[in-house]
Amino acid sequence: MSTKSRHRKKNKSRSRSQSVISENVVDNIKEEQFQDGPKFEVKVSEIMGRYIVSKKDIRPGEVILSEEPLVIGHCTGCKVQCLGCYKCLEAEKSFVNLDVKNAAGRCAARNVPVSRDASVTRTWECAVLQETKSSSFLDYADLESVRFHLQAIVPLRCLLLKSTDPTTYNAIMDMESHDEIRKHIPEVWNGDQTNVVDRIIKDWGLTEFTEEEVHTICGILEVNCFEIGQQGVNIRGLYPTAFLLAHDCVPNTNHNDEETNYKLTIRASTKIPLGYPITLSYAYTLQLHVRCSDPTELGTYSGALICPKCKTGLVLSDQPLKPESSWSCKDKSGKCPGYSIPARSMKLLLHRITQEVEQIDLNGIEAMEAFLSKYRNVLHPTHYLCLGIKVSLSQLYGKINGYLIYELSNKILERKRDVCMEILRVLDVIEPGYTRIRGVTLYLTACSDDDPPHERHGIRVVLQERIKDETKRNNEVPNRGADYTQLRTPNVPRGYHGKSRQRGPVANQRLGENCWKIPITLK
Ligand SMILES: C[S@@+](CC[C@H](N)C(=O)[O-])C[C@H]1O[C@@H](n2cnc3c(N)ncnc32)[C@H](O)[C@@H]1O
Repeated sequence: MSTKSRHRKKNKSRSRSQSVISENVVDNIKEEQFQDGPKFEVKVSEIMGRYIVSKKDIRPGEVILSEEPLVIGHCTGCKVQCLGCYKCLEAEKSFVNLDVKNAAGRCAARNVPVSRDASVTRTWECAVLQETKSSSFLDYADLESVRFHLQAIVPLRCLLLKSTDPTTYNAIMDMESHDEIRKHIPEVWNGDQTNVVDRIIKDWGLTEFTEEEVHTICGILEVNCFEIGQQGVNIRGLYPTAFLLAHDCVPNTNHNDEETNYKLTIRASTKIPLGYPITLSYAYTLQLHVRCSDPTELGTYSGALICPKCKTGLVLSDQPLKPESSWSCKDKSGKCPGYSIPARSMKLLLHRITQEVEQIDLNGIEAMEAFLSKYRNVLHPTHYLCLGIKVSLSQLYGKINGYLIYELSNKILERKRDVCMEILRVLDVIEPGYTRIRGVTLYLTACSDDDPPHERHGIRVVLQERIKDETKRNNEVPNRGADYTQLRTPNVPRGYHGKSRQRGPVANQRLGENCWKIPITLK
C-alpha cells in the first residue's frame, strides 16, 4: 500500500485560521457508509469552499471514509502506460517495430498501449478509440508524443460518463475547476488546450463536447484528483467524497489506496475533536517547503540553508508567502556581516541541487552519504532535500546487500538510529500521529511510539545485545551469533519520501561546499 499525496493547488492557499465557517451543510454524504452514521459533515467557508468537519470525537487510526473512485487513469506527465493496468511499457521493443502484429506493448486492433497482463477491451473508452480511429495518431517511434496523447484519456473517460452515467458525470461537474484562475496561467491553459482539448475535439473528432466543457474537466482533475497506484504504477483518481478534505500543512489524516480496485481509505492520524476540520496535505509533507507564513517551517528548518558568510546563521525566506521574496541570514548573534540572495538565484541553486539528488541511484547508500557530506555546510541537516535522502538511508541500512542488518558495524547501526531519530523529530512536528512513515521509521529504530521522543533508541537495544553476544562469543565457542532477523525491515517502497529518482552517476561533484561561489546566471 502506498500513501500518496493529492495534487496541490498552486494558486490559492490560505491558512485555516483565515477561514470563515458558514453554517451551510451540504447533505451529500452517503449515510449508509457507517453503521453509526458518518463521522463528518460538510460545511462551507467563504475562503475554502466546501470542507468537512468531524461530527464526533475521532480517535487516531479510526477510518473516516473509504470509497472507490469515480474515474481513474493516466497522470499528466505519465509514461507510456497500459490503458488497462497502467504498467509502464516504455521498455517494450514492439513499439519501435510497427510491423509486429499483436505484439505485447501495442494492441494490434486499436494500436493503443496494452500490457501482456491486461486486455484493452476492458477499458471503457476502447470503442470510442476504435470508432474515432484516434489511436492512428499514435506514433510509437516517438514515445514522447504517445505520452502526450495519453494525458487526454482521463478527461475522455469523464466526458464519456455524460451519456453512460449522468449521475457520476454530474457529481464530477459539481467539483471545483478554478477555470477563472487557470485561464490566466498560460502554461496550464495552453498546455490543456493542446494536449487535451484539441486532441479530443479536433484530432479525435468528438465534436459533441465543447472546448469549455473539456477545459472544465481538466481543471476538475487538476484540483481534485488523488495520486494513486502502487509498485511504480502512477495514476490519478477522482473520489466522490474525499475531494472535500481541505489542505493543511500539518494534516490530521493519512490515506492509502488498494491495489486492485483503488479503493481509498482515509484514517485519522491524530485525535480529531468534534467540529474540527478534517484535513490532508495536498503535497508530500516531507517535500512541502515554506509552510504558510512561518519561515522556520514550524521550527523544522526544512527549507533553511546555512549562511555562506558567517557559516552558522540560517538563511530563511524574508516573506515566505511571496515566492518572489529574497532570502537572508537570520543570525542574531551579530557575527554575520549580512547575507541576502534573490528568490530567482535561490530557485536556481535548489534546482541544481535537486537535479543532483535525482541522479543518485535508488540503492546508492555511499552516494547518498556523499551528498549529505558535500552539502553539510550548505543545507540545514533537516532541509527537505537532506531529509528525503535520510528517509531513503533509514530504509536501506539493514535492507540491501552489503548492508544487511547483521552485517552492519556498530558505527553504521548508530548512524541508522540517528537518521531515524532525526526523521521522527521532524515528523513529530509536520506529520503528527499515526502515519505510515512514522510506523516504518519507528519499526526501523525498533522502538515504540509510547517511548518518549528522547528515549527512541531501539537500535541501542540491538547494540547492547551485540555487545553481550560478542562478550559471550569470546567466552563460549562456537556461537552462532545474535539473531537479528527480527529487525528485518518491512517491505517499503524504495525512496519512500515520494520522489521518483533516476538512475545514474552522481553528477556535478565539483559543486560541493563551494556551490555558493558558483556564479548563478539568470536569463
Ligand atoms: C479538492 S478541492 C476541496 C473541495 C472544495 N473546497 C470544494 O468546495 O469543492 C480543493 C480546493 O479547496 C480550497 N481549499 C482547500 N483547502 C484550503 C485551504 N487550506 N485554504 C484555502 N482554500 C482551500 C481551494 O480552493 C482548493 O483549490
